[in-house]
Amino acid sequence: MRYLTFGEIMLRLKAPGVERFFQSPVLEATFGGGEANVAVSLANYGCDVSYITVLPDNPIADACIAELRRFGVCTRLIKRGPGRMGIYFLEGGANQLPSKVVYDRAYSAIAMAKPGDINWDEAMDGIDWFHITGITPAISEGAMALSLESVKTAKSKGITVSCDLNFRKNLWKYGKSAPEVMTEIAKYVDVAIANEEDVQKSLGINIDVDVESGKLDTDKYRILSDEVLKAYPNMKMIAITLRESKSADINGWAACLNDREKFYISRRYEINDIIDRVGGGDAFAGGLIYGLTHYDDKQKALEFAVAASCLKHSIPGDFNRVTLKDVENLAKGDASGRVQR
Ligand SMILES: O=C(O)C(=O)C[C@H](O)[C@H](O)CO
Repeated sequence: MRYLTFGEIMLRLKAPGVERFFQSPVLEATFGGGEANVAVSLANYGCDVSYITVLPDNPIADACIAELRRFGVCTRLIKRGPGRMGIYFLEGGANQLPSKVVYDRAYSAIAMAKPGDINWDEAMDGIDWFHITGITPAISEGAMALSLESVKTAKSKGITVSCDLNFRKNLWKYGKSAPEVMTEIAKYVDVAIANEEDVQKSLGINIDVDVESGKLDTDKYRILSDEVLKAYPNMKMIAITLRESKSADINGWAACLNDREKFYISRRYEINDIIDRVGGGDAFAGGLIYGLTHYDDKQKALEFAVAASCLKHSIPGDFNRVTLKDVENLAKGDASGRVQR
């Protein structure tokens, strides 16, 4: 089984710990991006995964590619092109203080790319599973057109397409709205991944989901996922992550999966001391893709995804630095967090 993910990877500059920007004159430099994060998760589980993007030809981008390779992600398809490397600045937040992301990614190499710049036939040769997100089509007209081209090509080749809808309200500045584009992309998606806000803001499907209520209302998520599947007859399934919180402090973390035949709901984790929430959704997507391609049992796949994502909340950085065993142990029920000797 061979996987390919496509999107933008950025330099991530984070204020240390829970400090505000420039509280101390330091920013921690790592790399991250939704689709690269998924590729790293899959590589950590031992999968054969490639990541494709466009990066400038400079030493910072070289370091980024080397970092992906360190995890075992195949970077052979990454193109170098005009433009810069995108940056995102991050304040961690804590308790009621939300984490804050500032994007500085205009004119990045991938934002400057246009349809035809990536040879999808070559990139998708031998690929079984293709993953994108709603972030790439939000960054520029060209990246949107490339995203559409990618899912159409994948579909025509019989490759399974997953898409994390990932609505980012501070992107979508080039003249198209999220629903205008994402409702088109969704027609080519086999496995959709979302939270309730993504479904509402990217697909324009609104039902009365009370996210502020402080408890998981599974019937509402069943209805919401049914509505999406009704609107997209080609979609095989949708997974929705359920974050139960009134503040930046998560109380409960779970997910559901609707495959048209059955509605699955995962166990619920309490995560009260969040080390880094960025990449939690990508860890879920990576776990779900792994689970769906390695287990016959969709409940098991969902439990694996939620366990992977739960662990990510305790790991600094975008990447989910876990092993297959770490996730399997938690998914099997070892949530004690005790010292392992
Ligand atoms: O928000 C984005 O565009 C990013 O890719 C930054 C983070 O890596 C991403 O939000 C994690 O899902």
